[in-house]
Amino acid sequence: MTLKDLGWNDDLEKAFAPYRAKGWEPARLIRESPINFGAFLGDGEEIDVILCGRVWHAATRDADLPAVGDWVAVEVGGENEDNVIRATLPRRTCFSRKMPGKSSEEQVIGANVDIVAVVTDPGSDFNIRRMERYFMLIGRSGAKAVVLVNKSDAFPTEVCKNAAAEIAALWSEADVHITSAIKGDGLKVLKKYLKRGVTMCIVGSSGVGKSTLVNQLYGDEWQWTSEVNEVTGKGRHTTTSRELVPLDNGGMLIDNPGMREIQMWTDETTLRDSFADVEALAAECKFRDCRHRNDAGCAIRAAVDSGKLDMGRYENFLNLENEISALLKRAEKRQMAVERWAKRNHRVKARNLADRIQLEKDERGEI
Ligand SMILES: Nc1nc2c(ncn2[C@@H]2O[C@H](COP(=O)(O)OP(=O)(O)OP(=O)(O)O)[C@@H](O)[C@H]2O)c(=O)[nH]1
Ligand SMILES: [Zn+2]
Repeated sequence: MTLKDLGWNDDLEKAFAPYRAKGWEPARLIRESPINFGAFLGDGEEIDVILCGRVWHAATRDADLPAVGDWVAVEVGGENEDNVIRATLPRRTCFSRKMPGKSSEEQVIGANVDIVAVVTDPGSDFNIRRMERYFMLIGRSGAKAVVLVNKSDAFPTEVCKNAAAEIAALWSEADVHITSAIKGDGLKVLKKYLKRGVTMCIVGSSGVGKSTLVNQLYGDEWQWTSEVNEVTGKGRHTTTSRELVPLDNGGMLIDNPGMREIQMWTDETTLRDSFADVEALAAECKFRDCRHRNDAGCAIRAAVDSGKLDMGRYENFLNLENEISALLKRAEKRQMAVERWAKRNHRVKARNLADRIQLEKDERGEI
């Protein structure tokens, strides 16, 4: 493996010049663990690296801290010495989401992701609002969106074509393909994108065929499954703890609990958004804590009574919070794994004692 196989390019080389002069080496982060990061050096050697206080301190937000997929400058230690991240290189793209729960903190799921492949099907999973959510996230990240309308073998051609056309009309920059993973043409499509140095991640609802595709990409060596291990927060396929996996025939996949949880999050937002008009009515209720049942001055009830709001839709709205909590409960295992992952990542950043001491000195303005 070479730096180019990992995605190194001229821009990175240019940005790295001052660090090369100091004798540091470029490395790409492939995992975060409770005590350190894992990284690939240019020759493919896998090393453990720790963060220096200065890099930590320079980050004003969590999202600026090194994350899987980032390129960093490492001072490779001698015997018994740590390998230390001395600097991070600018990100080309950054795939991120809000932290689970109410926090507004941004969480980086993968840095320098070139392609986000969204898998859906033309049947029960097809939801244009959810697709819009994915496109919003991908657009913000700077990555290219590739959509697979999968399971084409199980649906009439017309249905597949209509679904693909509707998705393509949402965002002209997205490539939309009709595929059947079990017939093998999904793999063919993904391989076309997975050129040397390209980093991809695959997202989509449960049951659309992601594992089928990823297992085909990995070949026999790996078995990818989205069932998350309670202890490690990883899928069972992880015989190692890598979150960035180089593929035999070129390209890399990033997969971690944050990536898998995107689906749940977009579903919750999709659900809420589908009631935006009812929410708007709620602003006109007489009391701010209106429960929209038999409360006096309720604008929503008034809309139902006057026939402006459909009774069934009103009932669904009242049930929205229940539905969302059911959604979260169904995905509780995943959610727990993701939160553990987020906490673990946070620990990485403050774990090293020397770094914490340096950081405190920095904060006091000492040198
Ligand atoms: N007919 C048909 N079925 C498919 C295709 N791709 C996957 N499946 C089936 O759909 C089911 C779900 O596929 P998975 O690959 O496990 O889906 P997933 O997206 O990984 O789902 P989670 O593991 O729940 O996240 C399996 O029974 C697959 O065999 C396809 O192209 N056509
Ligand atoms: Zn009300």
